[in-house]
Amino acid sequence: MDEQKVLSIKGLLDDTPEEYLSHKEKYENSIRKSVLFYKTLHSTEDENMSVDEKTKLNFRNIVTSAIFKDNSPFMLHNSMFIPTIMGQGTDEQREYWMKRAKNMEIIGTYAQTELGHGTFIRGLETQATYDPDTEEFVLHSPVLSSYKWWPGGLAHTANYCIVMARLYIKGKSHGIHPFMVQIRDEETHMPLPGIKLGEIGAKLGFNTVNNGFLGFENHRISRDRMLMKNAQVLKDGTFVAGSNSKLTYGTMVYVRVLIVSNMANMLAKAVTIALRYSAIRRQSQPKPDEPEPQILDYVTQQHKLFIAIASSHAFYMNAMWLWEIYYSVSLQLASGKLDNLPELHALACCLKPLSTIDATAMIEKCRLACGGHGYMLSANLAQTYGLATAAYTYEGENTVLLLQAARSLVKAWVGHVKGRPLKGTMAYLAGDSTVKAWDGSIDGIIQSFKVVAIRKISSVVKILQDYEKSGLSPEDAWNKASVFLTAASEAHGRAVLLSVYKSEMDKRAAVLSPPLRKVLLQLVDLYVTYWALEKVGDMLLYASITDKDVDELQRRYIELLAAIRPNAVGLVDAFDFRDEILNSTLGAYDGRAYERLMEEAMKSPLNAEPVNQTFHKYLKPFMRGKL
Ligand SMILES: CCCCC/C=C\C/C=C\C/C=C\C/C=C\C/C=C\CC/C=C/C(=O)SCCNC(=O)CCNC(=O)[C@H](O)C(C)(C)COP(=O)(O)OP(=O)(O)OC[C@H]1O[C@@H](n2cnc3c(N)ncnc32)[C@H](O)[C@@H]1OP(=O)(O)O
Ligand SMILES: Cc1cc2nc3c(=O)[nH]c(=O)nc-3n(C[C@H](O)[C@H](O)[C@H](O)COP(=O)(O)OP(=O)(O)OC[C@H]3O[C@@H](n4cnc5c(N)ncnc54)[C@H](O)[C@@H]3O)c2cc1C
Repeated sequence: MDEQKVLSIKGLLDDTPEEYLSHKEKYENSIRKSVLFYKTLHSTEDENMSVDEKTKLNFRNIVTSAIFKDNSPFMLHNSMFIPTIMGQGTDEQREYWMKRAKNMEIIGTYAQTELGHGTFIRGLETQATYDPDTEEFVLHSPVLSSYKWWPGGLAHTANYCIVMARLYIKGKSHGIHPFMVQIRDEETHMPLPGIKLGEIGAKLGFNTVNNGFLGFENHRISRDRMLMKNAQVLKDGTFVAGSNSKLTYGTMVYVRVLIVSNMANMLAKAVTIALRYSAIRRQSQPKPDEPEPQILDYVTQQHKLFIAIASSHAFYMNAMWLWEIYYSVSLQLASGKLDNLPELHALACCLKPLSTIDATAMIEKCRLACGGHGYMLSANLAQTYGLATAAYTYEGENTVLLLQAARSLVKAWVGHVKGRPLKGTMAYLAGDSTVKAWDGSIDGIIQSFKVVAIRKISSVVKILQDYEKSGLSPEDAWNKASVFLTAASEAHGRAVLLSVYKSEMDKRAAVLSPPLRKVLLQLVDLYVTYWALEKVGDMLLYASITDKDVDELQRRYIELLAAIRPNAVGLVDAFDFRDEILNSTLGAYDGRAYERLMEEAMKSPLNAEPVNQTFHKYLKPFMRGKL
């Protein structure tokens, strides 16, 4: 969506910094801006868009929605409510609900997590009991831990939500299914009878997303409110199971893929702020007869920041590649072909964790690289960190997802050993895992990461098998080995991230001008070399790297930093964030950081008067010994 159009919306940009608003005012201000934004947004993804258009729309929505320092209370409407209707509704349900949702006649959210369960979906306690006499479902929260807890927009914004509830028919549980539930009156916005709603309170970030709680007291909905694409309940209460119970988990896969592109965007924002500031900030005097240098000329500063540029590119390339897979698997699912779903799930379970782990760490490093001014909220680095670190947890807590990926890797490896063919992104596991001599080329290092993954997967399978041979149950063996199961998943994820980044860049390199190709391939080289040094222990253990090779890698890394330095500012300018989207005193294009810091400081309510009223009320009596 055209940023110019968004930014021209009158009243969208805050004159009072959000930091000085109350918790309640922040929410109300975010609603005001979201309504303005949506009036312009209009365009939402539709079925006949090309993959490229859908992907660009998602990315654009993320970028433009970043205009808020925090996420919007409408976020779940777009990122989960609509995708669930699309993915879980029958044609008739999609027809009806998509029109209302796309026109913003209704605002929805996705209510799955409960006070007592987030990870373990099969443990969810919200009940949907079918009553064949009235052809209704009775929604009920039997205990406090079954209250829905966390869904964005749930507290005061949404009037409908997808509720993931346990289906009971004649006393038998049929697992977790999606239900379309109206939670507030469309005219008065009052909670409907038998529905308790509220906000869960202040958080590290996401403080305008309006995360809420929802409890049901025998609330009835009609049978047609169960989204029945994947499983059905007939009028007489007959349950018709879907081809795969995990199809109800489909929205989560979609969001996990979305998160990878979101991390590319968040990291790009943070490094734009930190790198531009590093170009204008001068500090210290290493050479007595020369002026203070730009801090960007300190190699330690380049080490902190340049990898963030390369990582944003890597996440973006991996995200676009993953979107292609997502859309092709979605088309296959629509025709009942399920066999590529496990691979998509495993990929999402690797790339969502690794992109969020790296992005969160690197955004924090961008903040730290700005010294004291990075600690100012007006720099917008702390808020960016708050948004990114949330993604470590939501949409599948990272450890849990890495263990899910390990489940697929273990199955693939055991099958391979028994002679079953490997396919897709796991095909490399059949490769030679003995490295005679270190190959320091980009492709050689990427191959070494694949060898590390093969060796870690095979060795953790051996640990599992030894535990089971010693008499441990498969579950206990799995738990005992779980630290190294997640390590094996991370190694696989690293190999995917590196090889996809390189191959996607190679595809694009042919159409780039030679100077641009040179700079972008320097970033690929930096990314591969950085990670080889970060994982030098694995390289020593599995890839025959010697101390001489490490010396060579270190020198190459230093030379790459120097080679990238002249283009560093140009590389972040190329992310093309407008000042209003960066929303940062340190990252503005004009480099007037000090003036902006002072301008923002003067907006503090405390600066409205030279003497605060507490002087006369408390300080003066105190200092005069009268307290
Ligand atoms: C006005 C301005 C605004 C404008 C906005 C415009 C646009 C907005 C766009 C973007 C906004 C910007 C950024 C935001 C981007 C994203 C953020 C969106 C939302 C954030 C809010 C967060 C929401 C949530 O957190 S929703 C809740 C998420 N919860 C989870 O993810 C729970 C995680 N747990 C699980 O997934 C499962 O419990 C489990 C861990 C997978 C275990 O499941 P279980 O049933 O117990 O299975 P197992 O017994 O372990 O068996 C595993 C078995 O099943 C297969 N499997 C598992 N999952 C899947 C799956 N999803 N698909 C396919 N197969 C699956 C698995 O492979 C295994 O198979 P096997 O038996 O063969 O091995
Ligand atoms: C900002 C934010 C927004 C959110 N928005 C929504 C929303 O809109 N809708 C919604 O439904 N939910 C939402 N959530 C909830 C989110 O999906 C859950 O927090 C997430 O799924 C993790 O579940 P949990 O909180 O129960 O953590 P837990 O699963 O209790 O995790 C706690 C610890 O236990 C460990 N653990 C759990 N299970 C295992 C296991 N099997 N093996 C090993 N270790 C394990 C985890 O690794 C973690 O270290 C949101 C959460 C956040 C933070």
